[in-house]
Amino acid sequence: MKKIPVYVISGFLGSGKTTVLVQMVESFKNKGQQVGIILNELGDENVESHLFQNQKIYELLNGCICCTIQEDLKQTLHTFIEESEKNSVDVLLIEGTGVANPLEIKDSLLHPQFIETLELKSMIGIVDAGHYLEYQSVFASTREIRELLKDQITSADFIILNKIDVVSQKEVEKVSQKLKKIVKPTIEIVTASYGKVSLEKLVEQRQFVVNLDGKEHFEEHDHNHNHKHDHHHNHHSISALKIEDVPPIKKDKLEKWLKGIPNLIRAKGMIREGTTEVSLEIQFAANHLRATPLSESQPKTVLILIGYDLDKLAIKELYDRAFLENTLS
Ligand SMILES: Nc1nc2c(ncn2[C@@H]2O[C@H](COP(=O)(O)OP(=O)(O)OP(=O)(O)O)[C@@H](O)[C@H]2O)c(=O)[nH]1
Repeated sequence: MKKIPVYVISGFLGSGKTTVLVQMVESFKNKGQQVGIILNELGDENVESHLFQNQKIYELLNGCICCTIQEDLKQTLHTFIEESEKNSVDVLLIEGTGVANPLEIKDSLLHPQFIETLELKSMIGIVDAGHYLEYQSVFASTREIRELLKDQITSADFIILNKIDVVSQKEVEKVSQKLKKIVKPTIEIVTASYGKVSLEKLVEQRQFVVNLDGKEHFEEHDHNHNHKHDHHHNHHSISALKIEDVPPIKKDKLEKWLKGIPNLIRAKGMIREGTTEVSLEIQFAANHLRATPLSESQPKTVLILIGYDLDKLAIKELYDRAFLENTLS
């Protein structure tokens, strides 16, 4: 039986994983290939599913594939495999949460129960060029975040240094040099804006199985056979908070509110700016808010906030002040 090729997309919160995923899906579709997608979200709701209309999506919500729902991932892979026979899926794309340790995803994929059906081709790691240095700084981030970033980078077979449009060439160079110091010399690093990388590069096979002594071994890129034992659960203080029924609010005011939340790294959701029926998709990453009108009005409004040591009470107080008093003024 022909194995289904699998690509894993990893990277820190807001680095551009979904942006790359959407492009990969489009490219495969243009080649007439059927794509299966597994999405993992930290909150209990995926606010980006409208990006993948007409695609078969399997969602793993409320966690991080990495630890709490690794069993769910295996379950999802089973369901995917069962259904793929009738859906004739050609390729599977998996996007982890921004705080997932991709080695845990790899671990599930390489489990004997899937090895005959799925073929892990490449672990694609995405790095935010605009924020890498800040996340590495002992002053501006936490040890957990630095360790997580390192795990994400060192487990990638191919690295996209994304968001180069927001930094100088000099900074891109600096980040590149830093990355080269922690990855193997064979790992290719490409720079990109909005994840624009050719499909050829993205789909290149970078994981290899060779048959030695009748057993399967992973060569070259499986540089951490013991990762199960030294995996630190190093993202415990990163959590997601969901707010539903968000009253209409102006974009500027929302941005100001988000910027004022201590330790917030990422936010996304759907809101209404005014009393119109137009829904806006909200993306807050790198301290910058983007609001995109959606073609179809969504019945609900929701905000997902992701950060470390988020103080619910303080956020509630700020929320009440920003949203409930003079909301549209
Ligand atoms: N300026 C700039 N913005 C980008 C680039 N790539 C992505 N973005 C924007 O950054 C925000 C986050 O991008 P996503 O692709 O959703 O990031 P992600 O890694 O999937 O985010 P999480 O899943 O929440 O961790 C969105 O508003 C994107 O449009 C880029 O190269 N340059």
